[in-house]
Amino acid sequence: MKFGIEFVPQIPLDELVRLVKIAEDVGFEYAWITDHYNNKNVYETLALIAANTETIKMGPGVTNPYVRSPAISASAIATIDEISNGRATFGIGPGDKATFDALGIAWEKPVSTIKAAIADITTLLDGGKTEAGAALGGAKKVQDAIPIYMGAQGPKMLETAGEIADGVLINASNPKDYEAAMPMIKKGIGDQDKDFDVAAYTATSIGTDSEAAKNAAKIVVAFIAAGSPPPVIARHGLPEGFNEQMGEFLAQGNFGGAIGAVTPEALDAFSVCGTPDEFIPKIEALADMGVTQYVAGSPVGKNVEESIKLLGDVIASF
Ligand SMILES: C[C@H](OP(=O)(O)OC[C@@H](O)[C@@H](O)[C@@H](O)Cn1c2nc(=O)[nH]c(=O)c-2cc2ccc(O)cc21)C(=O)N[C@@H](CCC(=O)N[C@@H](CCC(=O)O)C(=O)O)C(=O)O
Repeated sequence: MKFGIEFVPQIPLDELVRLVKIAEDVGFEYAWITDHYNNKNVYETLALIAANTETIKMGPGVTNPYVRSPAISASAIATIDEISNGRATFGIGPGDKATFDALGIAWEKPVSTIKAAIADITTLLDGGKTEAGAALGGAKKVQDAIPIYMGAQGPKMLETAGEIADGVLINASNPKDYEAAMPMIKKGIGDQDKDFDVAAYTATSIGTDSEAAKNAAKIVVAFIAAGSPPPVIARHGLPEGFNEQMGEFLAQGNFGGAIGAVTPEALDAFSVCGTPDEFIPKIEALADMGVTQYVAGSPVGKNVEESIKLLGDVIASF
């Protein structure tokens, strides 16, 4: 099992880099940085990580093909690969509707848009020219190929990830999600002979106090639930409309209401939380479903530094 960790670049960047270095020291292999226009810039954050770490790989987890053209993304990730001496990885997903509404960007044909973007980014990183005539000059990757991961949850997006990517980052924390996802991923992989990394991009909250760790996960679970399509809500046996209910609370800014409505079943559906001893069987259950990378997603825990070190103990037992 590989281990990754997600950081949302909204804390002071010197603190974020300090935490990434601790994660690197305790055995994490990947640092994934989220990309939302209203947070700090993903690539400047990645550049700081690249310049201040030795072994951990780093990349957007995940960017999207709408806010930057493929050529800008290719140049950015090639530059991160140069700064990190070949440790860049690249995560791209369809983005989320709230972002594009706020930016006045039409969110159209996400599957074909991602396919076209990944094709162009691959061409550019390989030194080629796109149909539109773009070609990279100064920014050149160090690695033979920068691994491309897709952020995906829907059936078509999962199949597309299997078909064209090196891995998938699935915003899901429960074995049922991977049981459902694997057939679509395998359908996309088809008879390709390639390594494929199935990364469980979970909402993680670990601590020595189980209840406190679970409470720290609730607000993140509310956001994930709100962004989950109805089939995912049904899969976990949650009440129909639970996603809309969460969405309404969050849209009103009623975070207390959202947190209060997160049930133990919703916590189990959309997060991995508790003490280190509670974590190991949960990660093993994900591995049994084909997960090959566990990504500790926000909030990681009440005290992030302490939680990263506790996760180091969990990593040591795999
Ligand atoms: C678009 C959506 O795909 P989805 O994979 O479910 O999207 C949900 C999330 O993955 C998506 O919002 C991500 O960008 C969210 N996301 C992040 N989104 C961000 O904006 N920033 C982040 O940092 C971020 C991190 C992240 C990490 C992991 C992860 O799994 C997701 C993450 C969907 O509805 N897909 C369906 C329908 C696809 C569709 O639209 N099909 C149409 C069009 C087909 C075409 O496009 O050609 C059709 O069939 O007609 C499907 O996959 O079946």
